[in-house]
Amino acid sequence: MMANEFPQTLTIAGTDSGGGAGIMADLKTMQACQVFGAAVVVAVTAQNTLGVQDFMALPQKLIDEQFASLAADLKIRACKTGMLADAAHVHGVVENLKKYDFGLLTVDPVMIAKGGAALLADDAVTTVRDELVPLADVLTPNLPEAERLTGLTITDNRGMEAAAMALQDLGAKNVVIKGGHEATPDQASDFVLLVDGRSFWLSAARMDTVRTHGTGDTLSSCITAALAKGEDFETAIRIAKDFVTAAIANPIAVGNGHGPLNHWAYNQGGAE
Ligand SMILES: Nc1ncnc2c1ncn2[C@@H]1O[C@H](COP(=O)(O)OP(=O)(O)OP(=O)(O)O)[C@@H](O)[C@H]1O
Ligand SMILES: Cc1ncc(CO)c(N)n1
Repeated sequence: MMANEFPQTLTIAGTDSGGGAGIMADLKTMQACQVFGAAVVVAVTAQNTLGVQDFMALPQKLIDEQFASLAADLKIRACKTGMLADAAHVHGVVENLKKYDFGLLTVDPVMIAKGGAALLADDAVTTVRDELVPLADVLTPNLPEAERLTGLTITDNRGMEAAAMALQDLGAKNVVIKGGHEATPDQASDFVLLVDGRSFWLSAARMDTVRTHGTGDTLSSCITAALAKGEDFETAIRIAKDFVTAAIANPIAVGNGHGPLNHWAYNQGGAE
């Protein structure tokens, strides 16, 4: 029998019927990064580039069974979480992550979709902070998520650095604060604080585009894929920034709203 050694990754998140975010963006990214992608569906959304029309979280028993199926067969080297819907589902996912070994964990603490729809119940933020964040090998909040998790108000670069330190104090090992929502006109700058205390900024030219649906999902999935291939944390995060920058810079014409990214661009040499 062939060894079960091909790099395998897992996304634990919600689906996006529109194909641009959530599990769909995760699997497309993993495919492009040449790792095998598996998925535990926590919630199903009715969604397109215009917004989220509806969603429903699956019964916990069915989620538990998906985890058990994977644990019984696949050899997952790295996994990520995305949309987890509410406190009970966050808790259920945490229980499964403690029960099984799915390798290095990247937590994308998804709260609100680009169009404004809540993908995580308000009262679940404390469950994410207290139960999930301490398990994170890499935590990738955007600015509003970092503010909600820390209680800090972030108005400048110093604020992002302080939030990253506060998130490490909550138990996350490596922290990437995404500056996509920052009101700087020319740069999209993310702050990275590594587990060994080193830190650096990752900057790319800010592109004037509405085609940014699924940027966060793509970044965290690319980190997950690189970790599964054995890259160290710093390298994985740097690759992911380049991947997402290329994916934004080479748009594809899909939908009429916040369009999806181009998950082929990085491999086609499309830097900027
Ligand atoms: N207009 C842009 N031009 C260049 N880079 C961008 C742009 N918008 C976001 N980014 C980059 O994309 C990555 C994701 O950041 P962002 O803050 O948009 O995540 P997010 O809010 O979690 O995304 P989403 O909720 O759509 O998945 C970061 O590296 C960020 O700097
Ligand atoms: C299912 C899902 N997960 C995450 C996001 C955030 O990009 C979204 N819009 N939809």
